[in-house]
Amino acid sequence: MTGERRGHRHGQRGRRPAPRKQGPRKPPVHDPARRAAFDVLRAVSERDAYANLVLPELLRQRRVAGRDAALATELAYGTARATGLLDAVLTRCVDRSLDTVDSMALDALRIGAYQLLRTRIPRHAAVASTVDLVREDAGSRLAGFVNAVLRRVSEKDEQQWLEEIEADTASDPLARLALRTSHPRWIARAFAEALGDTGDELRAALEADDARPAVHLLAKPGQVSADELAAITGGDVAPYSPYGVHLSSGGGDLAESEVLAEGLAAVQDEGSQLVAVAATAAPLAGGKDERWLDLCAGPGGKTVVLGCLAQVSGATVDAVEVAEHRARLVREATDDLPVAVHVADGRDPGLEEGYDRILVDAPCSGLGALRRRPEARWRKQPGDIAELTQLQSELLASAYRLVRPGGVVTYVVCSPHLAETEGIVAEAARRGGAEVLDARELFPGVPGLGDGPYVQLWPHRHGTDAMFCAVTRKR
Ligand SMILES: C[S@@+](CC[C@H](N)C(=O)[O-])C[C@H]1O[C@@H](n2cnc3c(N)ncnc32)[C@H](O)[C@@H]1O
Repeated sequence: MTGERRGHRHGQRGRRPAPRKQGPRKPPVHDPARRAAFDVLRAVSERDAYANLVLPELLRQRRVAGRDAALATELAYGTARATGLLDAVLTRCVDRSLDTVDSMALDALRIGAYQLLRTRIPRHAAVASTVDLVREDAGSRLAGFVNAVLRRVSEKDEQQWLEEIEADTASDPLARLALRTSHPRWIARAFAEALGDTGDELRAALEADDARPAVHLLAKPGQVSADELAAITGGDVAPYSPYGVHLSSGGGDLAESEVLAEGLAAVQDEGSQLVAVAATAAPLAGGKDERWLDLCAGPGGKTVVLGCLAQVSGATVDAVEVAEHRARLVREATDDLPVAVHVADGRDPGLEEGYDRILVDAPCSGLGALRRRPEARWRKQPGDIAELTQLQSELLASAYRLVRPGGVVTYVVCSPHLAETEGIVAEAARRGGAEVLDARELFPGVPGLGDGPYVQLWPHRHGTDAMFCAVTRKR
């Protein structure tokens, strides 16, 4: 291709006056894939947007489909995930701190470097097409800078760069593994501590965490069976969740899927299904089983599972969510189910005590779902955890005030970080007058659950998000 032709076009563009810098930008038609990927990265940098929300919307609006959509996805998500490696390379190619580089130029350098190091796109095409993007948005001066830096990046391949960077971290195998699997070191360490392993299993966990996840569907209990849903969607019945279906080919255009539109199914990770089902199946000690509480409900994924199962068994669900807009999502997701939604702080929701079951799906770092948010790993900070653990403990304490003796409280976070998991539960249960049950018994047929009593799911073991689940019962 393309390398030659692009170079020619690029040369022509260079003689044009610099385009405007402000106002709504018309997407250029000559390279819709790279334009879309670059605009996604800009939205992430400028507006703290989520790449996985911005990209599909942008592809739809601009009618980018087929191979262009696939390339845009690869470049946007790949670049966002690999930011750590890309910045380590760029640091060696820019003669000043990356912090001082214009934010647009830095995004362009990243997407250019990604193409050079991680794709088979010819070197000239990778550089020229990136320079084109910068010229369109910011004119020739910045384009010249990006061109010069990318030429330096292109002098070595990924392996050679890795060896050079690793020479500086020779005595830190964890840093090297983190670099190769596109994780910040502190997150790799948190995984290692949760797994009790710094070798092959940690590598497998980090690699699985760096791969794009398959789409999982929930066949809403009582409305459609997993077998039926698999037949309708062409997917496979999930290995562990009785209500799960895995879509093989990335899910097709789910927005147009009739089963979703009709409300028979929802997109939901199999791990989320498993923990929600566990919350409804945990053994009570005596008494009725008819008042359930979902203390952190928004946007309502697990509330739907609770609501469907409550409908089947004759129970009702109170769903508490502190954020109004997220409470609205819960309402929309559960409007035909026996669910009452309350906008309130779960630490003191003002509801009558005596619940039989409570699910505390607490706000958390989300380290267990990094696969879904390509840029998230580079945004999170170790300091985020301490703030969250305080809130998690307070929400659990509230649940123990609201549950009846013999009732169960199931604590869930989408994170394997020990401070948010084991570090919370034992102490909160002791203070709340609850015993810790063996949660593994509520995950029948699921292998690799360790020694209990808690359950930690993992992408590399179970193909799910890294959900943590603890089941406790008030004495
Ligand atoms: C991990 S999410 C819950 C996910 C949800 N259970 C689902 O499956 O879709 C945690 C939720 O707790 C909410 N939250 C945060 N602080 C809260 C509080 N003090 N009381 C109640 N909800 C809170 C957040 O707004 C967020 O929607």
